Parts: sequence; structure tokens; C-alpha cells
Amino acid sequence: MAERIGYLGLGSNVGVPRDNLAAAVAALPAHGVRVLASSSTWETEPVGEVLDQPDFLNACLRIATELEPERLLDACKAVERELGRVAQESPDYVRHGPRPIDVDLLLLGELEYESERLRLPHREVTGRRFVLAPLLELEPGLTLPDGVRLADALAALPDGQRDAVRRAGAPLL
Ligand SMILES: Nc1ncnc2c1ncn2[C@@H]1O[C@H](COP(=O)(O)OP(=O)(O)OP(=O)(O)O)[C@@H](O)[C@H]1O
Ligand SMILES: Nc1nc2c(c(=O)[nH]1)N=C(CO)CN2
Repeated sequence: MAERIGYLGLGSNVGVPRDNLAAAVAALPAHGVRVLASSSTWETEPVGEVLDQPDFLNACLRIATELEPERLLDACKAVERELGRVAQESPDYVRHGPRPIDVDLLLLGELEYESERLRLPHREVTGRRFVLAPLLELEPGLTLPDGVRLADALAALPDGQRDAVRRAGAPLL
């Protein structure tokens, strides 16, 4: 099976966020995911359903993997569990709430895919500044399978939202 190139989004706002992002990078290879490159870390204001929570530290990774989409999602979820993330099925889970680690599958090659538990590209990839800023730092010319340029998606985001992002630290590798 040939490898595909993909992109993962990492986020953390509990504990020591940079250590959590670094731990996710270290954990991925054991799950069949080679990490090729990392963006800087970015400090970002919380967006979504819970705004009263600490700022996040976000980063994006370029990966190479032979895993098919659902198995790659399993790998992301296994890493979240290993790093102490409360599972979505738990009564303690808060959608968009604080978390030690979030590992989102943003893009996998040119695949467009949809099942009950996975959508590729990630449905929010064009609408979240905390994803677009690190992703474009890593790959300024990146396009979606439908040809949309992510640089255009970032430029089209409305100003004045409470979604500021700023480069915070060195890449994770
Ligand atoms: N591309 C994708 N990457 C990761 N999860 C996805 C993707 N597409 C669909 N999902 C589904 O979304 C579910 C919720 O994801 P998660 O727990 O990260 O939610 P969240 O971070 O609170 O909110 P959001 O989905 O808006 O990021 C996952 O359990 C997964 O089944
Ligand atoms: N800035 C920022 N906001 C968020 C993030 C995140 O990673 N960064 N993750 C969330 C859960 O999906 C909800 N809100």
C-alpha cells in the first residue's frame, strides 16, 4: 500500500499544552503515522460553544501514512486516550470544552470521504483561524481536493471575531 501525505491539527488548553502537543507527536509513530514536519505552536483564543476557558495552543503536522481514513482516525483517537483525554462517550465530556489534547484529521491526500464518524477534509478546516494559520505556515500553497486554496479561505474569514491567533513557540520537531 502506498503512503499518503496528510495533515493533522493538534490542540491543548489543559496542563502544560506544549508538553501535550509534543507527547502527541511522540506517540503517533507507534500507531503507523510518520510525522514529517510541524508548524510553530500558535496561541489561540477559544472558539466554539465554550468561550470561557483558557486559550489553546494549536499546531499542525504534515504526516505520511499507509493507514486508510477510518484507521487513521482510530490512531488519532488512541493518541488522545493515551494522553488522558476524556472520551466523547463519557458523561464528563464537554463538546468544544477544555482538553489536554485534541488530534483532528484535517486532510489525507486528495481524499474526499464521509461516514458517520469521519469527514474528509475536516468540515471546519476552512472556517477556523486556529487551523488555517498553522496549516498555511507549513504549506502556503495548500489546496483542498475541490481546488479551494486555503490562503483564500483564511483571507475570507470575517474580521473582528474573537478568534485571534499568534505564533507562540518553535515547531514541535
Ligand atoms: N476529520 C475528522 N477528524 C476528527 N474527527 C472527526 C473528523 N470528522 C468527523 N469527526 C468526528 O468528530 C467527532 C468529534 O470530534 P472531537 O471530539 O474532536 O470534537 P470537538 O473537538 O469537541 O469538536 P469539533 O468536531 O468541532 O472539532 C469525533 O469523534 C469524530 O468521530
Ligand atoms: N482556539 C481554539 N478553540 C477551540 C479549539 C482549539 O483547538 N483551538 N478546539 C475546540 C474543540 O474542538 C474548541 N475551540
